Amino acid sequence: MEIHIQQAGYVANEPSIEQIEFLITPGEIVGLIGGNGAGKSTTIQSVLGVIPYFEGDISIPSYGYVPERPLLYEHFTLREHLQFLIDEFHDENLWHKANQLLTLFQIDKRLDDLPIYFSKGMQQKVMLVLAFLIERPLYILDEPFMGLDPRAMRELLMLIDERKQQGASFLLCTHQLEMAEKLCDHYVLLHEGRMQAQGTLQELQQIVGQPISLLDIFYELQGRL
Ligand SMILES: Nc1ncnc2c1ncn2[C@@H]1O[C@H](COP(=O)(O)OP(=O)(O)OP(=O)(O)O)[C@@H](O)[C@H]1O
Repeated sequence: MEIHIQQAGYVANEPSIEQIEFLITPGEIVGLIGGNGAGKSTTIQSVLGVIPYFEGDISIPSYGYVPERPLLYEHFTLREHLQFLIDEFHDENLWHKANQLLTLFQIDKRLDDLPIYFSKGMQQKVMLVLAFLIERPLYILDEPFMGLDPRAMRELLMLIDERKQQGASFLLCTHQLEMAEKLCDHYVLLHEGRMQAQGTLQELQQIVGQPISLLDIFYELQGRL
């Protein structure tokens, strides 16, 4: 999977991000790292093909997506959200998987309630269940740990690992660098809309010349600017 963004943004000829290029290989977790406004979400919008202004090339397979903020239908119950997706695939057997995921994230008792009235963490769980319901070659996760309790966080980490073992790839955007360091195989560091560095943890350590944590690499690179 190749990501090549020459320029992209919200208004024509006014790029918010420029010259961002990286690969996602099968079974690999790529962490998109950067401070507020660095361009992570804009990069994700570009990869998804929904950014208003874009020059470049993106080649990715079908994906599951967890947006930065939960996107829910106001008048749909949790059951209806799932049924809507299951109908798209014409496969009622997906309810078996849906029930497993609902139980995993402990929202199985809320099927007939409206998710727009759920707590923040529970809404995040709904987005995770919807994204992981279908087995995909790629998952794009924008701040997937946001609002999750420790148990749900552990379940999500196990789910990511399980799909990774099956060959799925991940593009993961997070500010939780200690978590990212345990999880990701490759990092893309953004700053002010550009790629500051990329590589494995070891490669990033070589760039800064010290065997330090991802968090310290982030501080070190910020300090150099
Ligand atoms: N909807 C929008 N319209 C116009 N400009 C935007 C929009 N969203 C983001 N931007 C601009 O694009 C740049 C990159 O923002 P982006 O949201 O990609 O950053 P981010 O790395 O995801 O930040 P954060 O960690 O705060 O979520 C910023 O300068 C921001 O002001």
